[in-house]
Amino acid sequence: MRMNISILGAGAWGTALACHAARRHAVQLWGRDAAQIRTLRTRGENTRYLPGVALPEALGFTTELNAALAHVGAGGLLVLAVPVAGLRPLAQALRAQGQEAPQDFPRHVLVLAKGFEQGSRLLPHQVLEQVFEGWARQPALGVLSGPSFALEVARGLPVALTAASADEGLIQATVRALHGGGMRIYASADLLGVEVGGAVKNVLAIACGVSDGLEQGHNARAALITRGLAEISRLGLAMGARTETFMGLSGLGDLVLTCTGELSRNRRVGLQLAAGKPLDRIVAELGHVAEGVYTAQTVLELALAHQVDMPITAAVADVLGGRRSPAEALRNLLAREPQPEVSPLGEPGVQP
Ligand SMILES: NC(=O)C1=CN([C@@H]2O[C@H](COP(=O)(O)OP(=O)(O)OC[C@H]3O[C@@H](n4cnc5c(N)ncnc54)[C@H](O)[C@@H]3O)[C@@H](O)[C@H]2O)C=CC1
Ligand SMILES: O=C(CO)COP(=O)(O)O
Repeated sequence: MRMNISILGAGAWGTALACHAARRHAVQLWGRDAAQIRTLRTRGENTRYLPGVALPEALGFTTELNAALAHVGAGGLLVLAVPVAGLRPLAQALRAQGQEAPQDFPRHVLVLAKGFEQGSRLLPHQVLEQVFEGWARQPALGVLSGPSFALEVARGLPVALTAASADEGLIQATVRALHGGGMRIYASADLLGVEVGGAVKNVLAIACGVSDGLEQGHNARAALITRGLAEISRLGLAMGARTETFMGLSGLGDLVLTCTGELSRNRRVGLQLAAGKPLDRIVAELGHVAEGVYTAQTVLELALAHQVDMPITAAVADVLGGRRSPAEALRNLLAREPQPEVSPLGEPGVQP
């Protein structure tokens, strides 16, 4: 059944998902930059964020939030595709717009951002809960996460994702909107676990980039991925997530993709740090958000607050904060005391 969908955020991921959804639904892509949206409309291509991909002719564009909201109405799907840092201001603007006709505000809001908000240390859905708290028309919230490079999705290549929400109606709306045409949507009720996996894997992808940039070999990369998964799981468990979530698409799946895939922006940051480039130059030249850069320190703070050991995350935070060189951080990791291979997922070789 055809749906009305608005995607807010015309970066790589918002544009890619809009390309996918517009093959079957009426989709509006909203961006805050009028000049950029004009280019999308006239050139039929997102030259800044997703070059080389022809946008579907049926895709609509707007810079007006109220138009994007009106397109969705109460019964469609509203998708937030801005980075974590942009979520709070966007949600506040949505709430302000929604005051005018609360009964028409979208019932289902799906978030795509992966990271923790700096300062508040909140996950994306928690930021939204805070903004919409006390409002008569609180929407049901969900997240979409998993291994998904925007460029591959835009080209229609196969992809499997996890939609997580406590609201069954939201999951059904997401499946209806996105499942099919090469995209598989798996449902999960563990919103927190799905978001923790998506946030922390970006930090670990920076670690893998550093290791590969320093030519430490495939063994080192596999070790970082495996011990990284243990770090994600330990933190998630301490925060109230379910351990099995981390073995799924939004945990192991996205971790492997981002730590090994050449398209990863976070991994690219690590490679360039290893080459000795200063972080501010890397970020300026990247042209896209690399959420791990902004989330690493917050993950470390959460690890301390929950008393969980996250040595790889600490090493990445040290390098990003300029406290250690990449080579020194790696030496420190290797020099740690020997320990049993304990993970919250169970000890290898030991019956749980
Ligand atoms: N690119 C990818 O393959 C995937 C990205 N993600 C996540 O999706 C989120 C967005 O990523 P991308 O689209 O790739 O980033 P991007 O860097 O390609 O584009 C970011 C977009 O957000 C806009 N933006 C930034 N701050 C904003 C604000 N305050 N208000 C409104 N718009 C704002 C920018 O103008 C730009 O259009 C990130 O959290 C990322 O981790 C998730 C899955 C896949
Ligand atoms: O989240 C992603 C793939 O699932 C994108 O990763 P990067 O932000 O590192 O490119």
